Amino acid sequence: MDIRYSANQRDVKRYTTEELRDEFLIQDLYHPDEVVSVYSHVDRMVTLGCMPVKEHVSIEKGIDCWKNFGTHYFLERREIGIFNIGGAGSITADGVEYRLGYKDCLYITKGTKKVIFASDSEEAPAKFYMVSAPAHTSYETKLITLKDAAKRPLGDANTSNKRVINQFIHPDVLKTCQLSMGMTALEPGSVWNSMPCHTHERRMEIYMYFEVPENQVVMHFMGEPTETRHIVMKNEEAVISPSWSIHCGAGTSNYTFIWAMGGENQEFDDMDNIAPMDLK
Ligand SMILES: O=C[C@H](O)[C@@H](O)CC(=O)C(=O)O
Ligand SMILES: [Zn+2]
Repeated sequence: MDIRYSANQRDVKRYTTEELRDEFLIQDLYHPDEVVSVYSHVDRMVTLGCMPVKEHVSIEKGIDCWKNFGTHYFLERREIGIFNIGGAGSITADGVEYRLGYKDCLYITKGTKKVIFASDSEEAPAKFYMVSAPAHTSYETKLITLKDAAKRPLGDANTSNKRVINQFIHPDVLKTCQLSMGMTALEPGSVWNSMPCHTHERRMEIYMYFEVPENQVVMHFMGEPTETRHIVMKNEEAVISPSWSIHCGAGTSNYTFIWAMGGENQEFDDMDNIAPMDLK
């Protein structure tokens, strides 16, 4: 498992491009019939990708649970949110099958012993994008579709940030221990996400950009508000944002992204907003 030990804001000021990317950027999430996982010591969040093609793939494939988590199975002391960003597929959680189309989301509760991924067709495999957080109790495993998500339209075409925040794993939709997740879609012609930007000292966040058209990129911004840095990101790459860091981006086209948060609280609006003029 790729393990990232957390970096602090003082040292990050001196990071080269390569060091920034090694620390925060997550690439190559999808290999046929494999589970790719990155363990971050920032709030102990695990980011995973799985693209089942020919096989029914267990979430534990290639993961030594005892070595990495000191538990007997992946979700013994964890919860997980899973989005499908590929073709139609299924997730079987302790014998119950959930069917996930494009942009459907499944929350699986702590205590679920067996999680199996499968695609409906080899030609258009499902691509599961997942974030898992430590959990202390069990809630309900639940399938959430885009229409079930709480909608928050935001921004304006004049500031190139017209977008809809879809809150899937959110206290208004279902109960979880600490995980919140959602999907933000930029309108054509809008390129800026989370601008005006913010930090939230009480929570960390992970962004995964997708629907980035071919040959286009997203310039993702991070760092303390007065020490910003950027990471050039390609389609289906993720980035870890520690609590002290802003997280926003400007694409060379519009795009969609999935965000995941964990930490002290689940108050979505508990943000420290930063005016553009105060950034450096
Ligand atoms: O804390 C909240 C997260 O950063 C995202 O939900 C913000 C976002 O999707 C956006 O403004 O476009
Ligand atoms: Zn945020």
